[in-house]
Amino acid sequence: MSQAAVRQAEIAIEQKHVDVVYARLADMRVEAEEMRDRGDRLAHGAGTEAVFEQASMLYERDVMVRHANRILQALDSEHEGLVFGRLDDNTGETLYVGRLGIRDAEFENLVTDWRAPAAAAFYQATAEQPMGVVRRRVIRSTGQQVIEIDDDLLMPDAQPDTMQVVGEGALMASLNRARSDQMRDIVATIQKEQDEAIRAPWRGVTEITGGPGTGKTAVALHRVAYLLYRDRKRMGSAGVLVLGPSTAFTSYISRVLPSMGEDSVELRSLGNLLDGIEATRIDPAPIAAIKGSLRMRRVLKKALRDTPPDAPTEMRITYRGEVLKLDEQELAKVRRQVHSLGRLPNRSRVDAAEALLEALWHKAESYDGYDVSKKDLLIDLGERIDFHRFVVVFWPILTPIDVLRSLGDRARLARAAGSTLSAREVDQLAASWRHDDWSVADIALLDELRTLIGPPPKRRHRRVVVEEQPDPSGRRRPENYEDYSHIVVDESQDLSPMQWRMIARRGQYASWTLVGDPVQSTWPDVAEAQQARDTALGKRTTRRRFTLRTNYRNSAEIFNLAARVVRDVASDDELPRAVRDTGIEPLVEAVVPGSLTGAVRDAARELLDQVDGTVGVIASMTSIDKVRSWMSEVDDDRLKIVDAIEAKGLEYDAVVLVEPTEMVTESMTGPRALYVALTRATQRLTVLTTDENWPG
Ligand SMILES: Nc1ncnc2c1ncn2[C@@H]1O[C@H](COP(=O)(O)OP(=O)(O)OP(=O)(O)O)[C@@H](O)[C@H]1O
Repeated sequence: MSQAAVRQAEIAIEQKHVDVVYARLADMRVEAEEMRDRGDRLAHGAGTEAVFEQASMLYERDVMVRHANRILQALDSEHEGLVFGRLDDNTGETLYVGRLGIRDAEFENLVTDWRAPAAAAFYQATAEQPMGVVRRRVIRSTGQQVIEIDDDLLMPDAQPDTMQVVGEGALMASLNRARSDQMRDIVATIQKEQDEAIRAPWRGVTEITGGPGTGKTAVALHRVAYLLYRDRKRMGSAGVLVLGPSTAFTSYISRVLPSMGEDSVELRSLGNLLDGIEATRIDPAPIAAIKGSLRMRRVLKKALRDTPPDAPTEMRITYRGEVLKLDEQELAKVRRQVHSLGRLPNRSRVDAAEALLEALWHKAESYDGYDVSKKDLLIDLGERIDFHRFVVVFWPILTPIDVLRSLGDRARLARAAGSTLSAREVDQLAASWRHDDWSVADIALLDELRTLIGPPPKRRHRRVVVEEQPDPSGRRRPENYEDYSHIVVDESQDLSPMQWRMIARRGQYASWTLVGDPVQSTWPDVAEAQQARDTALGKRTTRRRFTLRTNYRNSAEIFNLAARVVRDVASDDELPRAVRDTGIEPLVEAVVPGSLTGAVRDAARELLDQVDGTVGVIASMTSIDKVRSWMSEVDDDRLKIVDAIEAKGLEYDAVVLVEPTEMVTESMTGPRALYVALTRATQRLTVLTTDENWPG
């Protein structure tokens, strides 16, 4: 038989099994729908039963409906192939691996869930340590149709005569496929070093480091799916939070978990961690550096002690024929006294009222011949509506947004900054807070203020309604929920100390997966961030670290160029190895400034012709608006225009990188932002520069 005929025959064998699986799935769908309907009927019936019966029926129904929904949802989730793997071992046993575990009506195993211990060999067996696996087969399908198979023969000596081995390189085939604007899952081709990080125990802190394109993000997401499968009770009830650097990034990765049947995970970017605010603006690096540093905590604390912007400067109240007056200094003294009690401002209004009454009594006491008793004065004034009206404006209930906005007033900010910030830093910050919208770095400051101010007091005499947000899993959660069981932080090398504090608040009892690459770091004060990170992780003693060393994204030709620019700041050990040669060298073109516009457009058009997937145009933050306007006449959905910071974590089939030198000069960490930008392309890269000596 020819190789092609063998391949077809093997595909037909797998198709047969896949058909059995889908037929079983159809039955399961009917069963699940019936289960859900039964659950609904049960709930209906419960309406007429005694109360205690009702409760147990409702509970039973909930469990039933939840279980049925989970099966239906897993069956409905978009995927490239439910069955994607097969193992043949040296005892003659066969095991199919897939996105779900499925048994037939007799409870015989049809497919093993990829996360189950029995499926681990699919990822971990190697020729050196075959774990009893003779042949590992990757099955690729579109819909329910098997279209390709790729085999690895791990124990040639144990190969039976009847066992065929076909195809080569499931991984390479997957890496060469065109990219869309959504990341795909990699369940079928997870590599051994990646699998070890995915299957690490949930407890403590798991760190996943590695260079660009080594699959850190993919691994972290598969780890979440794994942890939810292995320990759904612990992980699912309190919830898993996955944090990425930008909304572009969270949107890029948003399909991965649902494609594996998981949509109960909360995906947030650093700019939308606070409910109700969506920040996407990135501050220029020097301003982001100030906002992210721990010094800001001091500034914010002091700002809260200042007189609120619209607070009255004088108090006058008439009592038993005398006008009692407190001037600006006296009111300031009262304010200081209240703050010195150390309670949260939003919890201090009663203290403020008491301190004001005390100050009024001292005033009364100082008047000659004014004969009132302290007790009477405190009771009488304390009950007066005009006194209460004054307290409300003297000690307003603060919101983080109002406080930070008020620091757009330079004089106020300078008072709060004292000697903590330089005059230039005060200028820069005040100007930045006069913007209409918030920047990503502001979110950590707003969150810090939220805890420094405290929650607004609950209203008495009214039923308290806690504002709740629907959770993707259908659970209801209080606003700004803070109690996750597991937190994944992607691109963690870039977190500022203030951002570490913000995240730590949400993971006081959580276990963590931290993903990052120190070489891609664009945060200037490494020591301060490290310290903030250590504080955030606290005393968790279980720590494990996985380093991924193979770059699956870039062609070797593209990565070699990228590696050149960080040679001075990174050791060989910190750089990954790119495994895919394409024979296509990146194009570096020096152009005169006047022709840059046309050159960028031409390069983008040419690359759109050359690749099937996405093309990214990446420019410095300084030039991005200009470049966006240049590209407005190129109309193609596959074209994406991003700055060097937004490009973090994303990838495109081809990239036009505009003015590399600008990316180095505007960054506070030298060539690292440029390194990030240069490592976004999977197939083709064109660098356009007006600096003819680049890369030097
Ligand atoms: N085992 C694998 N099989 C198929 N594709 C893979 C595998 N591992 C990684 N990839 C692909 O490689 C690309 C890079 O992966 P990913 O974005 O997770 O890398 P990263 O380490 O997070 O990169 P960066 O640090 O640059 O953000 C993605 O397209 C991913 O799907």
